[in-house]
Amino acid sequence: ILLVHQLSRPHNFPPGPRWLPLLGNLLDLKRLVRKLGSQHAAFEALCEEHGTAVLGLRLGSDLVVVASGFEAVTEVLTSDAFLGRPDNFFMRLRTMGTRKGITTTDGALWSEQRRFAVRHFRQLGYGKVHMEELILAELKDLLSELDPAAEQATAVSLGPLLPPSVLNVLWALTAGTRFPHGDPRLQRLLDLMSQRGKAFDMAGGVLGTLPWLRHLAPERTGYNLLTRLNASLKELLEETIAAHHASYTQGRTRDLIDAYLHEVKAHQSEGVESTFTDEQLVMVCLDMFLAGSYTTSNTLNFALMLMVLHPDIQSKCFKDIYNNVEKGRLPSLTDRQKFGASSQAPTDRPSCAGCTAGSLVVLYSRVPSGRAALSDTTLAGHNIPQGTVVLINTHSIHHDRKYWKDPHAFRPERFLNAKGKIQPDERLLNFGLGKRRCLGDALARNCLFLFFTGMLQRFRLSVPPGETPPSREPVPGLTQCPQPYRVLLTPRTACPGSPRTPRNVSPLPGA
Ligand code: HEM
Repeated sequence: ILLVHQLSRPHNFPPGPRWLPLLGNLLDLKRLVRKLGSQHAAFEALCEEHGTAVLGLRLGSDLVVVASGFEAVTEVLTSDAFLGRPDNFFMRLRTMGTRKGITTTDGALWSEQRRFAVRHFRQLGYGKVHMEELILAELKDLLSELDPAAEQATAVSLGPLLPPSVLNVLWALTAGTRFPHGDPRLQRLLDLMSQRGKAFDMAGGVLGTLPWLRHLAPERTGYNLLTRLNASLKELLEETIAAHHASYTQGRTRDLIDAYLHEVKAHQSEGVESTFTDEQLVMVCLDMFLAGSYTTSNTLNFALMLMVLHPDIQSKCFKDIYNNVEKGRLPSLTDRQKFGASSQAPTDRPSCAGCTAGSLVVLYSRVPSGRAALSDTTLAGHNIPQGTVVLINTHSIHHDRKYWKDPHAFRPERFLNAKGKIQPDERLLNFGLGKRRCLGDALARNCLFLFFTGMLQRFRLSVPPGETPPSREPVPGLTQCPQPYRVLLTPRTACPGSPRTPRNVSPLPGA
């Protein structure tokens, strides 16, 4: 009976290859990924072979549907029936076996916790002055760390230097403090998170589909890695939450943890049962770490790498900054309105905002996102049974030749309108769409803009003499990153022919 059940395809399920009992399509898919170089390429090849935008697979014991193309993806993202998250071993392990937090939950728990996080970020000055100050403080620190290398014309690797800055912004918003650069605990966390980003794929790797394999190969399946990461994060978060409990003052909100403790205590004093608990708080903080840090720093890394590869665009961006930011200060969020508008032809103004949007789309459009069907439903006319995992293939939209014509070309001006302002395009789905869209998008965009413009204002980025230019091919994984590359930073004040930029700028008013 089990065999028949494992082999049978639900009625009117999306088309796809035949599957084996127990393993489903795992082996074929793995073979195809190895042949084509990435999971999204394998999905796209299977979609073509079966003439469908909605591919039906079985991975281990899970029914899995891959939605590709704008119509199918938007149908998933905007349907309440697909507001669920997959509930497999990998997802449970991500939240230390609890299925708590925001990212991996659904139903009433998810909606109450998400509402809290959105409301809190808004109150805390999300997108306003406080957030900007935190980002600028980190930027200032990063620039001073890079200054000596620039003065001595020593090539540096930006990859390891960006994540601590982004993580510190998140940590300051969440826990009210920052880690000093080089802090060994921060470094250990970043190393583990970076390994995690590379070790898994959209479906959670083998741990998502054949979790029992962890008993045979705990190291190779990534199980030990996740356990180590969980232990480090849990220790740090529980310690921080305990310190907040000890210094708690009613009515004072220093950060997200304080705001959360207000909710916990308010519900406790009313004697009502609630989803606001200390355990849940650990998982909400964990979500901020895992969903926000490497996604943002890798994107920034891609954007800067593209500047190394496109010196002409870099110098247009620099002119944009030079013409719009007064001497003696770092770029600010209000400058965003001015950028790009000052030059003549649209191709002459690939403004800084356009460049970050461009790098997001051209290279970084593979943020894994998985949903689950909360009830029996349909997708593109096919039946989708309750519990089916739905993987969103945004790559297929962002690399659609029919729409973008030359999706692999880095043309930031394509994201700008005739006035040089960012042109919203409904086909840019980097941050998702609908009720579950990314709740950190404003923070991510602000970080990208300020770090990007701040770096270009201070340094010219180029390929170190005698070294090969960076590769545009990303390292595959859960959160894709550029392959390691080195860059020569030349202080703008020392660039022949460049307009001069003042040094020793003070980013914070009064600092
Ligand atoms: C460039 C950076 C980022 C990208 C590309 C990105 C992208 C995404 C995507 C595609 C989703 C899935 C949406 C869906 O399922 O439909 C998501 C969810 C999420 N993101 Fe981001 N994100 C970024 C930065 C951040 C930051 C900085 C934070 C932290 C504040 C954050 C917090 C979250 C959370 C908590 C969710 C889960 C939302 C939910 O399930 O309701 N993200 N993000």
